[in-house]
Amino acid sequence: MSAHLQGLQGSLFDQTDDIRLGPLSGVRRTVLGDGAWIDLLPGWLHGADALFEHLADAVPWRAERRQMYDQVVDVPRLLAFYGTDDPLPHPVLDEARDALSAHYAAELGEPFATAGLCLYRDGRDSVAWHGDRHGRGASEDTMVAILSVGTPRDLLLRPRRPAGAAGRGGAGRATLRQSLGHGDLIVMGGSCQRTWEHAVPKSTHATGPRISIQFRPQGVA
Ligand SMILES: O=C(O)CCC(=O)C(=O)O
Ligand SMILES: [Fe+2]
Repeated sequence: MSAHLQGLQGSLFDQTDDIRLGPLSGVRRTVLGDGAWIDLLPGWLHGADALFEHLADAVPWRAERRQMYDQVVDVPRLLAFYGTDDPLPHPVLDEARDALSAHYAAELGEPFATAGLCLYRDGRDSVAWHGDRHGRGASEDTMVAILSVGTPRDLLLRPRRPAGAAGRGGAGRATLRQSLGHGDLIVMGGSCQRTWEHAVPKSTHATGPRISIQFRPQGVA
């Protein structure tokens, strides 16, 4: 190999090496009400574009189909799931999970265990209004920590409509809109999964792809 090529490989390697997390001390909390809160840390991960490229290639993305009323429809995003003992697709994600577990240990009382990944290929991909209520989040306070890489997309949050109430969610209270990409961290905590709901709406603007990495405690889904 020529010295020139070696030099080039060296610099590419440095770029990959420079995927790293900043300190979590800069996290800022917003209390939403009804026992729910969000923590935000823009740009927690440095080298987010390099991690995006790695995950886009290395993760075994699945297209899913779901029953919707009397039809089977495509889920409008690609998915991957890593259980407690599954090796994560990049070592920085192990670091992220461990750093989050340490930072929130006292408040959460258990570690973050699983990682769900979503790939939003473009503005047509989305996730509809929901809370992460398939598991314990339906009945207990918990946390879902989301690291975003790639092109920012808006995550919307609104209070959940009380059971039986008619009309749109939130009883007229404002919807929160948070742009997330390029290494940003959001943590939804407290009662957020049962008293609030969140969504990533479709975008009519031309938008590049985004990957969301969601860390959850065991049994939260
Ligand atoms: O893309 C995101 O950050 C949100 C994903 C989400 O809400 C979910 O998978 O439960
Ligand atoms: Fe969710």
